[in-house]
Amino acid sequence: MSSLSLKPLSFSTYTSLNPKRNLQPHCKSHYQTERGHQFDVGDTFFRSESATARDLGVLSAALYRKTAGSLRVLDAMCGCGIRSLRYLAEAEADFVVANDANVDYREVILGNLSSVSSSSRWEVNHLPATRLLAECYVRKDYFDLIDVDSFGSGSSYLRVALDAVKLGGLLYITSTDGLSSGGHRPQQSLAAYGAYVQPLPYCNEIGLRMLIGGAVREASVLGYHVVPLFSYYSYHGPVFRVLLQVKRGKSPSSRYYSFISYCNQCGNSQAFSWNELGEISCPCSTNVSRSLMVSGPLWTGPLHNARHLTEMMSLAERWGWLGDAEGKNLEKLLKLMIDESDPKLPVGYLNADEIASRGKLNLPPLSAIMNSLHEEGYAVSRSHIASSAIKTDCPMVECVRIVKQLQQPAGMSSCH
Ligand SMILES: C[S@@+](CC[C@H](N)C(=O)[O-])C[C@H]1O[C@@H](n2cnc3c(N)ncnc32)[C@H](O)[C@@H]1O
Repeated sequence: MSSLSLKPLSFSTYTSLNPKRNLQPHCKSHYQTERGHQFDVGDTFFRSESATARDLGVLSAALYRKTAGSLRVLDAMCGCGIRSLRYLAEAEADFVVANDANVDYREVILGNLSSVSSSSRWEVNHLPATRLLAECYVRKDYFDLIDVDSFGSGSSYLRVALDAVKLGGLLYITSTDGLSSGGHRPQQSLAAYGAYVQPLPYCNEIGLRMLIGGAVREASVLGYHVVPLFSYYSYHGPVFRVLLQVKRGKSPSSRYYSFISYCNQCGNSQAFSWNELGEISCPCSTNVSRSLMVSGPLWTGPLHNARHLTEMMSLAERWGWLGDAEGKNLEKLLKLMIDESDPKLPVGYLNADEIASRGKLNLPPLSAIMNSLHEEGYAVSRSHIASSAIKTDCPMVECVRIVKQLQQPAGMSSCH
């Protein structure tokens, strides 16, 4: 691999420059531990709340390496280098480029990476991510996994990252742009992701779908298509993250890059293809000019690949990650994501509050509602995004009817 503008220091040069410091070459050291690795965060930007997102990335990277036989990673916004460290130590990456625009982070990153691996397996750079990715593309220096853990919208990195990732490779992209995903800034979401998004009760799922949709659009320009292996929303931030696999050729269908309508009148949501745009209406007879809100285009396909998530779960178990309290949370998250992958489940979720207020009801436990929906033949799961919501193909009106029935004493039929 040809080197970038800033040459990495070898470990011997590094330790000779800092003879007494070993892992603490800069003035302020703040040690953290994650998955058994002790590392220094110094004065870099670091959030321990993002550990789960790092777990998910590392599991996917390790699975990729097992299948592909090798793994080259570009950690485009590495902060203290914790992801690079974990890709090296846990996913057994063959080579990692750790990059952060902030050159003041250099010593912290060097110290952390030196603690887990010989410097022949990594290098550290301090370029703006877009420039680094563009340089990699120009040199035809492609990566198996590109991780872009950005602040704000991740959309400006999509094109260059897609250019620099290998076909079949992975792109792990982040957005912390909660306001435009929430539908409160439709012009901003249009500019960033090409999606006009209006406020919806399941706005955080929309944030993920908008990010995937943006990648679908950019990949299509380059003649590729992308599919999400998992999509992860975390309320710490909030942060939207998706791990995409980049595939050869344009997508054979635009079925999953389409529109969503939400009816304020009855609470029903529907996905519409491009061909159906002229006929958008709601089963409650509301037409588009009144209270039907249309958003898109965005990703309306599955948020995750169930097989990939199941393999991630097995690997986490083999690595002994699922035993402790932290592990229980990861296990719960992966299980929820697997349930959400049911292809029968549509876009969005029904919030418990909305069911209660539309039906003027005190809600029974969600588990009881889910059982009833299941008995009536509907697909149903919890959502990893909202703890008091259910994902189901049951329309809101029907769900309210089922919950009302559930509340009636046995033997009484509903009176309309
Ligand atoms: C969210 S933090 C990364 C945290 C890190 N990935 C982790 O898991 O702890 C974003 C990092 O990107 C760096 N950064 C901001 N803009 C950048 C740019 N245009 N190019 C490269 N790095 C950038 C910041 O210095 C910051 O360390």
